[in-house]
Amino acid sequence: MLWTRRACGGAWLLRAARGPEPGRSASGARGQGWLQPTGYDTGVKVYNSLTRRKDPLIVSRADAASWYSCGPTVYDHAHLGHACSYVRFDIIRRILSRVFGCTVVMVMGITDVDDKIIRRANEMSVSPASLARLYEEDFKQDMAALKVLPPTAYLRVTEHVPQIVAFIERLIANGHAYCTAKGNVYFDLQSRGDRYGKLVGVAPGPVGEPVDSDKRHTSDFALWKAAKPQEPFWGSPWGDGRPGWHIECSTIASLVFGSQLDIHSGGVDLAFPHHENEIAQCEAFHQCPQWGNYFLHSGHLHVKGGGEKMSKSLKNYVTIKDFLRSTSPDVFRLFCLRSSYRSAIDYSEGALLEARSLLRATAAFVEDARAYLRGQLAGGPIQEDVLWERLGRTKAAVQAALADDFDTVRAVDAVMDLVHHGNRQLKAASEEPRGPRSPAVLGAVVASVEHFFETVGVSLAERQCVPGAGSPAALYSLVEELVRFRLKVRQFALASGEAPGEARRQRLLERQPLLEACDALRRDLAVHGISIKDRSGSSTWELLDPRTEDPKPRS
Ligand SMILES: Nc1ncnc2c1ncn2[C@@H]1O[C@H](COP(=O)(O)OP(=O)(O)OP(=O)(O)O)[C@@H](O)[C@H]1O
Ligand SMILES: [Zn+2]
Repeated sequence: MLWTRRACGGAWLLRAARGPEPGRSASGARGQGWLQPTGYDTGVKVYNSLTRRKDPLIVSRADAASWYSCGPTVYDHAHLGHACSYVRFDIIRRILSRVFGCTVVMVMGITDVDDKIIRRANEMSVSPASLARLYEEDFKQDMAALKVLPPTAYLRVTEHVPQIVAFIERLIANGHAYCTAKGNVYFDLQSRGDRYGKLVGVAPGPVGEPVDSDKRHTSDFALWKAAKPQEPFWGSPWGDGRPGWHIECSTIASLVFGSQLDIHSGGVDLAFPHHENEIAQCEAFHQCPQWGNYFLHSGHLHVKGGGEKMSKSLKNYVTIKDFLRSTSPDVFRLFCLRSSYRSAIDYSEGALLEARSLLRATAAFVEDARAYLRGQLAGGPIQEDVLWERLGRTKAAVQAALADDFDTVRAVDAVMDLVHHGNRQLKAASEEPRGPRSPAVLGAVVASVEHFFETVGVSLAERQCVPGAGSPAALYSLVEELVRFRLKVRQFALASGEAPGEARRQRLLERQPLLEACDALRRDLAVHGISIKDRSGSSTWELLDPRTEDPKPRS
């Protein structure tokens, strides 16, 4: 059953409603009557939490897909769990725009007033506003350090309280909310009937509600909380108070995008009740059958062994800052890429080391292939046809994987296969260093590998430290001179083998200390991130970010 109709000012295709999932209550509205949007078909099939299946991702416009991302509650340093969620969605955003030609307008709400903020501010004897500003800035710095693209706009809750009040007023006017004698306002869940529960499918029960609550029904949730002593508050038609959590995101998203939203994202813990309630609020406010079209949820970062979500309250977290002291953002990103954004992942040293060595292997291949192109790496013929064919197959496999719910695991595997194959060819060629060379195909492989990593935000080139403004270019020339001098010394020492008989042995003995000094210099410079590679007839060097390198020194 498919027919078109107008809703919320746009054209929709109404799909036949699906029955309840086995083991799920039929009381909720989960997945029922999802309306497939019309617009720009990105070519991606995305797992939509609203339908629990992969749906074609169709956004309103290719040049302005609307995406609302729940932002952080800013009361402490962000940890790797947060990093994991935002990096994974950053990867998806980059893929959407760079592979599937879809420009994203992303808005992120910053929760800068909340119980946790107030509690922490009281503990630290600072104002909630200044604490929130401090950690908001801190969060932004962490995201920048992780190379997460900033949203098109951040919107703070505290700067949109009048709009939140207006939103609540309309909900009351539409018969979906009520004010109590205590000055609280609640969303009236009963007013939604069986339309509540699109995401999770089960209406919330009375568990854990305080007996002295002034709600009509235990499942109703707060839109406006009456002011308590020592807490920040704003004036409203219902008295002084502050907004509830869910209403913030509904208001901010609606302010920017109106009654239709293409994509909504957050960690899986936000699906219920947060996103479920956002949907109820927005659809009641806009009086439309479907506000958000696609809900994307990222899996949690767990602490290995315990199976627990990394979280501040469980005190089992590693802050982003601490982590980045010893590991590069590229390694972390590759760690994220090697699992589906939807699945839970364990934070473990082993998995990070694997990501680190894959990155290192890729970079080493790119380096060697470049040296081959420059003629610094001896190499004979390459099986060009095989490599061209592999390259074409890899590109197609990457595209297909990314179109299948952003399957980065398959895409990375395909690229790594190409790297391994390219490496094997390079090695085989260097064992037989005569004959025609094949720089074009190896150049194409390098460009393609670099392009893939660049697309998903892993920059192989940034392993190389770019000199900062204060770092004199002369330092580079100096290292260049030093490496050239070392090469001369090394070649002089090695040339001793050409002398005849006893004289040769004598010379070798005499010059051995020179070779040792060259090796020692290579090791010593490695400590400073300067990596020298001795190749036949030449030496190359690069300045590496030590956080990407193996923790144990390479020989
Ligand atoms: N361990 C984790 N793994 C993946 N995502 C996480 C994890 N912890 C939080 N997130 C996600 O980070 C985003 C911001 O979360 P928020 O600021 O609400 O933190 P939080 O859930 O209160 O963190 P905590 O549980 O540590 O207090 C949300 O999308 C949330 O789902
Ligand atoms: Zn939210």
